[in-house]
Amino acid sequence: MELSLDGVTFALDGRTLVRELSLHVGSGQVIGLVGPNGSGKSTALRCVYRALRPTGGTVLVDRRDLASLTLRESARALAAMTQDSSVDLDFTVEEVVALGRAPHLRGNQPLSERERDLVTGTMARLDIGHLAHRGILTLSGGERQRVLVARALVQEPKILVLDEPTNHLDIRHQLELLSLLRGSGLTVLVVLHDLNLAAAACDRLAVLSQGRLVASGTPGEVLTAEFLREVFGVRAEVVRHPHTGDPQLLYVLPTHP
Ligand SMILES: Nc1ncnc2c1ncn2[C@@H]1O[C@H](COP(=O)(O)OP(=O)(O)OP(=O)(O)O)[C@@H](O)[C@H]1O
Repeated sequence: MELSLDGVTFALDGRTLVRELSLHVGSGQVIGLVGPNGSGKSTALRCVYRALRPTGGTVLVDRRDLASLTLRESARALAAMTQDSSVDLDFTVEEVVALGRAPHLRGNQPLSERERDLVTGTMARLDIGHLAHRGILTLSGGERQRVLVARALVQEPKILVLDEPTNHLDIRHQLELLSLLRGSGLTVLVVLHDLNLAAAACDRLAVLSQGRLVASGTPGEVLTAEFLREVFGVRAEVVRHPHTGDPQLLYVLPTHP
């Protein structure tokens, strides 16, 4: 399933937070949305998962306007793990993950055996099986983040949008999550801050700055020293990873001569 943003604009109180953003995520592709703080990444994602209604342009799922789908239809197509995803009630981890099935169930219909296996298997993939009966509110930030990803996967969407899904994870779980996304076959739009991980995990990067798309392309095309200086205001050398060939950035502290 393809995801397209066609001229998506979001303005609030006379300020345009996202301006005419067009990008296409092909079926099974992983696209990284990157950019400085406040550049509009989360706002753009909120327009995709319908937390915000764009003030201009459209979000298309397989060329159908997302806004024309019922919420249940769009939740079957698209799942989100976002900065807004929170669980305030003290459900167990297993209960929270099982909530991902809600768009597929009617009323209080219990989970089928296949769905229970899906919940158990997904918890194992996210390394949270041992936490199944713990209260969600007792978890660490990284554990909770993995629960929210599991809930999104249990939804069995075709498209996954994630806003900084790795920001609380230790390095092993960051790498495991990104490789899980790559191997999932899902159409993925993911906001990442770590450009080295983004280069390793994404087919293409889209770069936002001040609400506008300022570059898009393969990590090798986008991540150049000049571009990093212009958009992020940082000094970095770009080298190739000796095993994977991915561009990797070696940063230089601003105070370094
Ligand atoms: N509800 C709101 N009211 C007012 N301003 C907002 C609102 N939501 C976002 N903004 C502003 O819009 C701009 C873009 O915010 P957004 O959260 O989309 O950026 P971001 O690229 O995700 O940033 P970060 O990397 O810091 O998470 C910021 O200047 C932010 O302060």
